[in-house]
Amino acid sequence: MTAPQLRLQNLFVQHPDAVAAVFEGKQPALKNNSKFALHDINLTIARGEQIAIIGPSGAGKTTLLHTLAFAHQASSGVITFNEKSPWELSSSERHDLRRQLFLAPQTPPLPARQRVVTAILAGKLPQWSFATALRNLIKPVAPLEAYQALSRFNLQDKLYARVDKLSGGERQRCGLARLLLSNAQLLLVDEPLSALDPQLAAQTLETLQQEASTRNASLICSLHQVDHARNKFTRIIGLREGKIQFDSRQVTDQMIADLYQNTLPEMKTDAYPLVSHIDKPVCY
Ligand SMILES: Nc1ncnc2c1ncn2[C@@H]1O[C@H](COP(=O)(O)OP(=O)(O)OP(=O)(O)O)[C@@H](O)[C@H]1O
Repeated sequence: MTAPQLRLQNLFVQHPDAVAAVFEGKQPALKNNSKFALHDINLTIARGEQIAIIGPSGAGKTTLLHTLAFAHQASSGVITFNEKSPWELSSSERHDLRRQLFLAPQTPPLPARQRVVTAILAGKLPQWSFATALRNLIKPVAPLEAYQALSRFNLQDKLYARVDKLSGGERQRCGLARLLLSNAQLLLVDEPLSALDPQLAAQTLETLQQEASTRNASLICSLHQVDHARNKFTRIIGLREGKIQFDSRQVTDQMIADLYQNTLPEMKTDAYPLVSHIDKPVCY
């Protein structure tokens, strides 16, 4: 039997600045009256799995993705990636291990004044020598690859545009084009559809899932679009107040309703279809 790609055991995570703020009386504790943003998280993920993480705002989705990318160190518990425990490694060994994963934040860190081609080729940095990385800043070293990655998100005409001239949705897709240029085997994607219209959102998700399947990478994706999660992912993790409420391949309307229950009372309006699912669950 092959070992899981990722394993989390009894993981508790807190944000250091939140702890300091609570201590100084500047900020109330988190919703569940706890200092932990993640509580007793246990997960086993095999290579190649595609998983959606859903849950109300503030549930801990981003924190979980950052923890999986070893960007946050847990207060207690164990995380292993490819049978290595990142926090037991030296920082340079951890850095090397991190090259095997790609974290696409909700707002991609693209330098405003760079050309798109240069910015997205940064996805290849872990594969390049320092000299190649430097050369790329002067003249893009693989413009054709950048073009091909952009064209998978219908952005090929933006190859030489400046990043600060892109719309929010274009910038978001550029961040994902960067992911295509990486050779990571674990793809962690934070709300990739938040700035996209419904048609683009569907195409974008399809591209991400195809890419993950082609390279047999795991794809772990946080989503606010519950219908996309249920229609496109076989495994769904529901997070609420920092805890895993369910980790299931058979998510029912009732489970969704319970996950979001009483989280957004001020948004009970037809303008928010998500909430109408919650008040009156519907089948997809
Ligand atoms: N840098 C930080 N410092 C202090 N607290 C933080 C920090 N980042 C997040 N938190 C808190 O941790 C909890 C989880 O936040 P997180 O961003 O992981 O939630 P989320 O589910 O991704 O939310 P959203 O859907 O709104 O993006 C929240 O209570 C949030 O206020």
